[in-house]
Amino acid sequence: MLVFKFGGASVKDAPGIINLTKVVQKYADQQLLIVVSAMGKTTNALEKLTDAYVNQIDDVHQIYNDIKAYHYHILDELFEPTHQVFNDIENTFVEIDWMIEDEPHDDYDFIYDQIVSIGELVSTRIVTAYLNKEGINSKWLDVRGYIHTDNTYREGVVDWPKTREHIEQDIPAMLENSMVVTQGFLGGTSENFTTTLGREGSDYTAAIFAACLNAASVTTWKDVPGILNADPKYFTDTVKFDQLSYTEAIEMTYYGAGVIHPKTIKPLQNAKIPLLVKPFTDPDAMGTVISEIGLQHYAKPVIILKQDQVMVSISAKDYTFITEDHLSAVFSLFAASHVKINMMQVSALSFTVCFDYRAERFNHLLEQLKQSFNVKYNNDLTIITVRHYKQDELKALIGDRKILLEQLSRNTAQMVVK
Ligand SMILES: Nc1ncnc2c1ncn2[C@@H]1O[C@H](COP(=O)(O)OP(=O)(O)O)[C@@H](O)[C@H]1O
Ligand SMILES: N[C@@H](CC(=O)OP(=O)(O)O)C(=O)O
Repeated sequence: MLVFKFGGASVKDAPGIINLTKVVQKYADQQLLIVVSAMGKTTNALEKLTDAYVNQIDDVHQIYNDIKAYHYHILDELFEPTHQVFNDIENTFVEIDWMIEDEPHDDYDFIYDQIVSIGELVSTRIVTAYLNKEGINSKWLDVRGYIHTDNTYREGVVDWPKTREHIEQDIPAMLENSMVVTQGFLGGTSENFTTTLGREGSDYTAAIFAACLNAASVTTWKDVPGILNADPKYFTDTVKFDQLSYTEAIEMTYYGAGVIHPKTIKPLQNAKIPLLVKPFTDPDAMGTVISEIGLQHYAKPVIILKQDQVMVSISAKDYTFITEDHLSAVFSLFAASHVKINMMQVSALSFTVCFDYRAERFNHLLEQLKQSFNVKYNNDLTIITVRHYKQDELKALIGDRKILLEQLSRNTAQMVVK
């Protein structure tokens, strides 16, 4: 069997869903499980809605109505007004209707997951209905009964044994009779609440299903020809890799290459399942194959940008040397604030750390650090990571930007720049 993943860009409008159907039609003779993300930028819009609701600042109803209108516009283009899908979508949105009528009492991350998950619940309903309308027998699957997580809202940790058991138990029989369409990015807790797996987590969902079902391959259909040596949004003159090793792909995604979610590769590597990254606009193109076979030689360096970084410099209040006791206290505070460190450096009098800026977590961490240390910070920074680099190429890449922190190993150069 095969697992396909269609991201937001591929289902951003009615032509996108028609295109998805054409791609799927080419595989009509295969057993296929299809993972779909929220349409276009819906997750961003739902995040805005969550903020507006929790902080009671913006016009909650206006944001919500725009989200609904966007989906109904797509439905109008694809279905007759009497089609059952209109009811299904209305019923799915009702969950938000009820929630935003009440005062926000619960924890932010919990509310976030209950609201933001609607994007995938709606998109998969629409895709399933359209596939069936076009004669492709498809079943809508509620992923929350199959991908089981703990209750770390916004970053659900997958309970692999329970997930595997439920997927193995039900899905193979379903695939005998029809294609199965399910939501990326979502999970469910043992109390039946919805969790999310971390932004852009639908690739990870595809990998989980593939690993549990021992799929022949996973294909993620993207708006790029495959994996390129750099993000084409920021670099011209990129080259596509025909093949990449799991290890190289893990490194790239770890450093922040947004094309694949970082948790995706490992389960596939463990199960020796290839990951194909292909363009949804040209389904017969070769794309990139990620497997055990990698490249021996990189004609161009791999460049990865991680934006919106904050760099914090921490020193002892009595200006003494930084010791292991200080470091241990600092790391505990980072762990307690759920802040993942991207780069760090110790010098005699300070410890410098660079990480993704996320307002609530950053403010919490800063408050805690300031109780025991002197703290200075700099935000709006970028980490440039260059793998398989040549020294002269680095200079050209940095241009006249100021380097605040630099680390070079044999294969990888990393620079924090302003
Ligand atoms: N090395 C890279 N190769 C290809 N695309 C990249 C790379 N790094 C970042 N990207 C970006 O990843 C985007 C595709 O990933 P993503 O937006 O997550 O797709 P989707 O949400 O449709 O699954 C591209 O539009 C591109 O801008
Ligand atoms: N919709 C979620 C999950 C996801 O993976 O989306 P995409 O496949 O469009 O990156 C997000 O935007 O974070």
